Amino acid sequence: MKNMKTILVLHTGGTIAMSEGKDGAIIPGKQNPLNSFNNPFTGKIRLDIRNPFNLPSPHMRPTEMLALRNKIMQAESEGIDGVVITHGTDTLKETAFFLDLTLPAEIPVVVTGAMRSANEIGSDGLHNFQTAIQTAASDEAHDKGVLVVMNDEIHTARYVTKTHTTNVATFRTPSFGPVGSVSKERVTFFSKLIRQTYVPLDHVVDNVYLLKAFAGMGPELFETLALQKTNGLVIEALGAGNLPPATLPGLQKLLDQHIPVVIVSRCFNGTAESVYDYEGGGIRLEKMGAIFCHGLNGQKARIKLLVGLSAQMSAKELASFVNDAVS
Ligand SMILES: NC(=O)C[C@H](N)C(=O)O
Repeated sequence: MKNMKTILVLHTGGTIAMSEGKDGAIIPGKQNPLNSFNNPFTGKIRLDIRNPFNLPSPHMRPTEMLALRNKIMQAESEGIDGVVITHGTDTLKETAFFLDLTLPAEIPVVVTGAMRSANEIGSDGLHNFQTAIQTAASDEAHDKGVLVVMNDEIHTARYVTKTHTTNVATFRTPSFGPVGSVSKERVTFFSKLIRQTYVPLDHVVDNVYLLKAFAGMGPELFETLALQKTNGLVIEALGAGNLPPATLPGLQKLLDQHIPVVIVSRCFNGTAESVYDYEGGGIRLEKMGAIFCHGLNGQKARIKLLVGLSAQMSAKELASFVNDAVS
């Protein structure tokens, strides 16, 4: 380990930056409680703390994600050793995955948050912040893509998801589990990670939508989107990636306009695959021109589609980017 490391800290808001008021409601304050964090690593880790936003994470948009990405690019060119982003947990995984896809960074980039605000009993914010700093300053975290550190576990931005509305152990990686852990003494990785390719971007497109399929779904929502300025659509399809037959005329209208339609599964575990050859089955959807996205959930697939579209990929490039499980 280098003698003294400098970690850029970007506070963006969320429960980790909020407190409980007298009536029990959780509210953002004028002062970020994280600003009173007493750096326990003084002498080893210098913190360069900035507050680019103070937003509850449902207010976070791809434009803010792009602004974070640009700040990190700038800081990396200035020789920063690692980055910690504090963020609301509701959309944390989307920001983390956006950064994972769009940063060439070899330096560690770690995203964290909290489930309990600063003055609630059992508040997890300072602890998660501290372990995120530890991870971002560790040599082992280099070149692993963007990581999410919560509740002493390290997860990849690509596969982590929020699984519980309130529990502090909410961030999980379905099917695979965490890739590492953080304790007082050390940061341990127990998986080797594949370095993903990154996509350079200078703007982000909007009107990329996400729909969840359900039993008895008809064409209406697809037809509505076909009448809008839709740039792309992700569908959380049924099971391995199948749709009710009544949706197909609506789907066809989107595909006729060359609007990319991506299929993932609404299942919590597993991956979408085109294995069924009946009306609405995955094989038929793929034949119609829908793109299967393997291993990502709906929100992540939407971020991937949005990144590919923003990078102005051709239809062919976009299909292989979205379809390729490791790009
Ligand atoms: N735990 C949290 O941070 C949830 C909060 N609503 C947010 O995402 O901003």
